[in-house]
Amino acid sequence: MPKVLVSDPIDQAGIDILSQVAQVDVNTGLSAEELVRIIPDYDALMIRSGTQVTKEIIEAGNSLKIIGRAGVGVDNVDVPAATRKGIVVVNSPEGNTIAAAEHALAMMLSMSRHIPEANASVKGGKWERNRFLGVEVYKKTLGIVGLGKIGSHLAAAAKAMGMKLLAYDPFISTERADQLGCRLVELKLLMRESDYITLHIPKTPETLHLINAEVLSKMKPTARIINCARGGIIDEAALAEAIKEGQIAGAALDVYEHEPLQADSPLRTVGQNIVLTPHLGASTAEAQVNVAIDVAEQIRDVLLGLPARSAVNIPGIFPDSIEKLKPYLQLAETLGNLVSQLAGGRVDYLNVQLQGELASNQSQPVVVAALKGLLSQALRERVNYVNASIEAKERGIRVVETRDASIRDYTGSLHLSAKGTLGEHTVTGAVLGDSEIRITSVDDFPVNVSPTHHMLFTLHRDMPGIIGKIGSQLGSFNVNIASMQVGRKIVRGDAVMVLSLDDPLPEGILAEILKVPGIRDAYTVNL
Ligand SMILES: NC(=O)C1=CN([C@@H]2O[C@H](COP(=O)(O)OP(=O)(O)OC[C@H]3O[C@@H](n4cnc5c(N)ncnc54)[C@H](O)[C@@H]3O)[C@@H](O)[C@H]2O)C=CC1
Ligand SMILES: O=C(O)CCC(=O)C(=O)O
Repeated sequence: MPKVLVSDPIDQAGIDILSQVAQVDVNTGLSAEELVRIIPDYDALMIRSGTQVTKEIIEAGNSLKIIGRAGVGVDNVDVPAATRKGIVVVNSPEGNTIAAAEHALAMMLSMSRHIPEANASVKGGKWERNRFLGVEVYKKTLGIVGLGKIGSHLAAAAKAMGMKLLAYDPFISTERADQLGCRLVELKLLMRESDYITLHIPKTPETLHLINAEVLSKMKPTARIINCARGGIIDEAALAEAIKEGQIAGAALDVYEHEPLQADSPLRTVGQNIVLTPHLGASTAEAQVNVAIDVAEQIRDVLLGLPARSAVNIPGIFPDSIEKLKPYLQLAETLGNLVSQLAGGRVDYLNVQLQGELASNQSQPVVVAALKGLLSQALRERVNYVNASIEAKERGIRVVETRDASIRDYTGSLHLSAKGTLGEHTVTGAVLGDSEIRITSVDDFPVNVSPTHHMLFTLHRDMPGIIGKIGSQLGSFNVNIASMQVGRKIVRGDAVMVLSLDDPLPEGILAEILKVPGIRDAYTVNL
């Protein structure tokens, strides 16, 4: 039974799903050293934001197949290291959207009405009605940085409260922003005109300290900023200074550059114009059930050999297209493997032409499957959908992808050509019916062959007697032929022969076949 390590608190609903297929060990609060020590025993790791999954942990995880992040941000996982090692990283892109948006809203309102200080004051025995004069959000301008899932939900809620909306998101269309009632503007203008600014972007090299002293200096002195996205997007020292100096009216933060927030962080001593929560954006009962189920189901599926629906490091397969794509993935792997054996080692390039219905954009995983097949001779089980592209790049294999929806010999077909030490070779294949895979051409000679484990391909002159001679050669080595087909373009010109064999070809037989008059080339292929 596979083993799953759960190293952060996860809702029981997720544990129950995992327990159906695996031994689940819940072990929270482990140090990095302890994780490195125990991770070799595990097939899957399930985390929230508490565990930092470093390169060292990933490299020690020799049995790891999947890392599941029960939440959105995967910045606590070294995703490139996982990809290199062929480990799928999955998250729950939507499970905590509402929770995070509502937390940002709660931060905005509690900051505006001094709720945290008023609460502390009353509990401290006081009754200070004049001390806590608040402001309304109605008719104020909210600047949303990042109009993705959380930003969009917040936009709808803020609009309903009568706020005017600005948004900055260089990857969102004006139409989408219009639909949400937001005016799409540049960051500078948003900072200048907003009464409230709320951040809903990922932490990336581009967004690190996006909100720095200079950007903060553009804000109105009455404006307030909220960060429920990721620590480090705001320069914390600059923010503390801006509030202390009265440059801005306040801030509310849920996330920090270092978590837990350091004891000596300047944010702790800013005073009453700052509201701090300990990364609670996703901490609702509902969100925790959602993300636990979402990620546990994906871990379960991957451990059962099925694809994950929200993998962040493999080309997305939309759930509704998985079934349709499956036979094409198998076709692509088979053809990739075949063309690599025909082309020989050290492949320079792989041209992948997606034809007919395969020309749609949703078929990107088919290209990865072809690469996986191409590399499987060299890397065996070490290559998978996660690392195939990286492995190809590191080997200097150029991948050229073309799409031609007008080629409709079959509903969808795939044409691969590769150049290796044995020259350039091409193969084409298609899926017949729902799932029957066929090789439909080899080096542009038409054939119609089901791939089998052991195959022999020859290039020969189309002349009487040659097929018989090959048959006798194989017979003399006690190799049984299951099926045979010849593809040719013109009578008595060049031809390709494809033989499916019941047994692998013994050593030495290829040299004998190459001696047969009229045989130009011969290749053994094991699929
Ligand atoms: N505090 C918490 O507990 C939680 C925090 N989060 C964090 O909230 C953030 C947003 O999450 P979602 O809305 O689900 O993500 P999303 O991927 O749906 O949206 C992110 C948006 O940011 C935009 N964006 C990317 N780079 C940008 C840039 N340089 N400038 C402006 N916009 C940029 C993207 O175009 C996208 O529209 C993430 O960082 C996530 O980790 C999410 C859930 C809970
Ligand atoms: O797991 C958590 O509580 C944090 C959630 C979060 O930050 C995220 O989903 O990006």
